[in-house]
Amino acid sequence: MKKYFKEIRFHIFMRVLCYGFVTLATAAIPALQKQLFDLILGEEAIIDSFPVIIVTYVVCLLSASLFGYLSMLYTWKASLRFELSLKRDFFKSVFNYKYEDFASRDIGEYISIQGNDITALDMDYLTPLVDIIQAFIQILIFGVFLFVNVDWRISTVILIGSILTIIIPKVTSKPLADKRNTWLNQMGKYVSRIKDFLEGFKLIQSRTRNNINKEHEKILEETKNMRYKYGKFKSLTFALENLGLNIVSAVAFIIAAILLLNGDLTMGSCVAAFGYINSFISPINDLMYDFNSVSSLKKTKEKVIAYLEKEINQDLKVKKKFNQNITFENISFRYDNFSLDNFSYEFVKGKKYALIGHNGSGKSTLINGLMNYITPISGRIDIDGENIDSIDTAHIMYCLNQNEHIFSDSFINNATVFSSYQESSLNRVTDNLRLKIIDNLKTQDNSQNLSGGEKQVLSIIRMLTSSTEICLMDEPFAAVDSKTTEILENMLMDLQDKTIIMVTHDLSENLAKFDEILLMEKGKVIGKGTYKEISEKQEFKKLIKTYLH
Ligand SMILES: Nc1ncnc2c1ncn2[C@@H]1O[C@H](COP(=O)(O)OP(=O)(O)OP(=O)(O)O)[C@@H](O)[C@H]1O
Repeated sequence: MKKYFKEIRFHIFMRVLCYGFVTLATAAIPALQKQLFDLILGEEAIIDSFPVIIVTYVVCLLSASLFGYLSMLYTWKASLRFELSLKRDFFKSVFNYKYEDFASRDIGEYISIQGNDITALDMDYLTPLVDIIQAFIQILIFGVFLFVNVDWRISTVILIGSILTIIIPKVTSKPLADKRNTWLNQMGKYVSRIKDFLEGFKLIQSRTRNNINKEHEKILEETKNMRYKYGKFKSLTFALENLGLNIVSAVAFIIAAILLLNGDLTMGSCVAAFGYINSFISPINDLMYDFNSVSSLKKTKEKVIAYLEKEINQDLKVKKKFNQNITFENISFRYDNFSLDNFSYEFVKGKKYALIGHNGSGKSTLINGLMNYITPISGRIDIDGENIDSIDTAHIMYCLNQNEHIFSDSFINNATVFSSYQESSLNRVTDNLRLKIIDNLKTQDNSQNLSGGEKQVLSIIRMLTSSTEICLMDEPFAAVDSKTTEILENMLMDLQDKTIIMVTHDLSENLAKFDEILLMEKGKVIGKGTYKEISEKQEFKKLIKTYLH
């Protein structure tokens, strides 16, 4: 967090400095009132001093307004910069996560941190933290003015009473922090749920609307309750702090009244005393609120820092050329209800591989393992003899997923991933393909509006534009019509330099285009070979049968 404070230290300094001037100007006002009253009620009214008092009074008020404005301006500048830096770094950091770490949390949580937690850190951590410095300066300035201008007995009561009330936030800060944290975590869950419902918008219709609404209301109510619990406790701490200070204020008021009655206090000192009681107590009130706010945000701060400082393996060697082979050596993956054990295989450069088998047999698991999206419990995967954990494969390997994401943007930004891949490469791909469908892809302003099949064609174009030598594809043609599939598949098979590993449910003679086919069942390879070899196996015949039924 230090880094973020460093970035805004000038703004914080200016803010505190300006506020110091505001405090000086405000602190001078009761002193001027005292002088005015004492002059009027004194034995010899010195008329010449009146204009000086009045001009100084007006100057003080104007200065307070001007520096108040400047202080606020710097508050905004500091806040915006702080929030911007945090949000920028948060995204940068998350974008560097390993997929497995990223996927361990719901997307709603990331959105909630960006939208709620970081904003809360700005409003309820940074601002109160600076307010604490400001309040100390105020207390110091008002304290000096109090002791100089007001009777020492009143000043002492105010000082001791105020110090005693500072104990209150010490007692309340921990439960307040817990309640706040529970509410912010619940907010993360709420955002995740909302995102889930909105993504499933097509499922919301007359028969389902009521029940989905009920589900929404359930979590909305839970979120409200947690926020209310936090708000209720916050109100209580606020009231307690206020009560403490009001008691101090009342005691000081009573002493001032007694001293005035006994003639131990001038009218001017009495007026100044009332002015300073409020001015001195107000920053103490702020101080208590700020202490509570800062400590209630401690856990949020730690949470955001944990996201920002997550260790990322940046020292991966960038591999730019694929030379020989991909080897799986006794690889095992395990989920709760699935395991893939001791898989060993060599995928050779330039060859085309098909992975076939029933749903849930482990085909995608193999691809995900090769992409390092999941970590095996044992074994190793190497590319050209280099372990995939130690290399950055983005230049040599691309994975086209089952539900490839299409950005809500143009064809060109989707195909080049915002100019990450060269436009010349895209042009080469589209020129070679000569598919009519491409004209339609190009005309859509928002590629998310494309049909399912069109999106898949766009995904294949994106993969080819990335120009990687290894192409992993998980059912790339599931929604593409047979004619377009044939054209694309033939084109892919003709790319001599590309190594292709494709998950497919197409068990037709199209499989003959592949050099090798791996037939999987329940996490095991139960057959492998050319189409000719595999089509004679009983297991393959059985698979075809089940597909036909
Ligand atoms: N993240 C996960 N957590 C728990 N189980 C998982 C996870 N990912 C996959 N599985 C399970 O592992 C098994 C293999 O899944 P995998 O996606 O590899 O199958 P597949 O052969 O590609 O299936 P399909 O043809 O339906 O795409 C499935 O039973 C699946 O439910």
